[in-house]
Amino acid sequence: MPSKKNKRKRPERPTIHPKNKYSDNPPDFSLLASLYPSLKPFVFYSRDGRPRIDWTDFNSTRELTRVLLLHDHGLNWWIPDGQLCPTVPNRSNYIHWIEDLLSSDIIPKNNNNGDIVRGFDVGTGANCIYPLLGASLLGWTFVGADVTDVAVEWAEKNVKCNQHISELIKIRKVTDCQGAISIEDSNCGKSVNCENKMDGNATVVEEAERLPSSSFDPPLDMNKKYSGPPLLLGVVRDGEKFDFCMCNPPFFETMEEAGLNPKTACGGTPEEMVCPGGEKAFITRIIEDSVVLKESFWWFTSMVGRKVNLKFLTSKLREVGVTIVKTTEFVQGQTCRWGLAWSFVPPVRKIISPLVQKNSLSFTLEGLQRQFSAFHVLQSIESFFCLGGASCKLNASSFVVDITASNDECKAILRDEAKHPNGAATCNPLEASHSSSYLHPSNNLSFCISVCSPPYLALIEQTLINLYMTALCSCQVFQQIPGTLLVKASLQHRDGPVPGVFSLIIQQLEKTLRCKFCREKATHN
Ligand SMILES: C[S@@+](CC[C@H](N)C(=O)[O-])C[C@H]1O[C@@H](n2cnc3c(N)ncnc32)[C@H](O)[C@@H]1O
Repeated sequence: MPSKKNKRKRPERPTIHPKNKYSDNPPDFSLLASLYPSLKPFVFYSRDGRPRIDWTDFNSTRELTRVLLLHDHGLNWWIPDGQLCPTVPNRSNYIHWIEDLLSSDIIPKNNNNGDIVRGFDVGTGANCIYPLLGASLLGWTFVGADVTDVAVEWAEKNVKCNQHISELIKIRKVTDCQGAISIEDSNCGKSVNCENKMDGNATVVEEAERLPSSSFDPPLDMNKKYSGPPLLLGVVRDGEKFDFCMCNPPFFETMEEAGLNPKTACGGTPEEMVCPGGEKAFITRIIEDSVVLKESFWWFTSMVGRKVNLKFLTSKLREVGVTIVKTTEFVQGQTCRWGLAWSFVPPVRKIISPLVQKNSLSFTLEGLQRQFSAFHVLQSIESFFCLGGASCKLNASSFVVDITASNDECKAILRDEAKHPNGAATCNPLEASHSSSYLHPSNNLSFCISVCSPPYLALIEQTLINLYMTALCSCQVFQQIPGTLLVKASLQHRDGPVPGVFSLIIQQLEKTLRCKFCREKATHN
């Protein structure tokens, strides 16, 4: 009988990116073991007949990674004993998240490198997993930087073993000799003796990167400041431009903190797992570097191991004035990691609500001069739209004007305010000067559609160009108290960018009517 504990259902959490190769097809250990005999010894069958992998055995997880990279990505790969062994499905999630960032319209697309995507991997490791996956899955180019000899040596080997993508990846050695920084791109040796184990394979479920017990314990930095070799600044060269950087940082401050996860054996040396100040200090340094290198990268990203650090780092990013921060969650079996991304590129502007959203608008005309009645106002509304070319139908008994205006007519209404007799031209000299500089530089029109900053006017222009459908709206006039009229406008079509244009037109109408009929300012309802 299943225990109570087993019965308890966990809330469903997304575990894998939809573009991930393994999202619909988790690795089939049994099939892989039959295809790759070297994996066979590591696959066993549980009582229910399901094939399993011993996650607590480093050799088993490494062989599985090797086989998955070979079988699913056509990559030859190996790492020496004890080096951090990546899990392929989980590492692929980070790559696909970056892919999403690059294709999103949060910030404009980067055209610096043409169609070539350039990534920078901070701490690529002996496994060189991100450049290998990014290049083979998406054709991206990479600089993979690392500080240890073993990482650089094996990253190079892993690149050289894969001729089809080797041109896309450069490994860069980071050194820091007593403060004097020197950085050299390694010229991957021509003949590399890759272990090409063409058999064996397996699956990956969870990953808690950790280190087998070790006496190494770097001194705890009480100030939590990163004091190690350079990360970006000093490594990225003058004039280099990248679409993104990525990083799976050393998460921990001490090996004790890294601890041992009894459920997995993914290896990891102290150099890979630990740094003074832990990930918080490491990523803080990347953030500081990013301020200086804001022109060199379109997106900066990093993996974060602890939620509490994610909060700290997010507020740090706000302090340094980034324009955008994005986070995501990577669920790795029982373990959660977070993705943190930021940029200094100004975001694409969106039309500001409520201007865009309202389909029904109203305003009051107060302080109406005695000689004017509701009918006069109605006639003025009609002529306001007719002068822009719109067709209008005035119903004097119900005090309604129905208006139909095409895209061009909407443009004309917004632009050709000069045609309106007694229009707002005379109301606001400040607006007049804005108008002449932004809207009609050539024909000396003397006022604008609203008091907007230039970028916002550019958006109006864009909206108008996108306005393909005919706008239908009606305006109704109600007498409130003597000397006060309520003008109500409702838009019949609710789709697309029409509401934004509609509200701009109604704003303009209000101004025109106010100038013509009122002694005092009108107020919005
Ligand atoms: C957690 S491992 C990540 C390895 C690999 N990217 C992965 O995801 O499996 C962190 C890596 O950062 C490297 N590293 C530490 N300090 C560095 C620095 N200042 N510059 C470049 N790499 C560094 C370590 O040597 C190690 O390979």
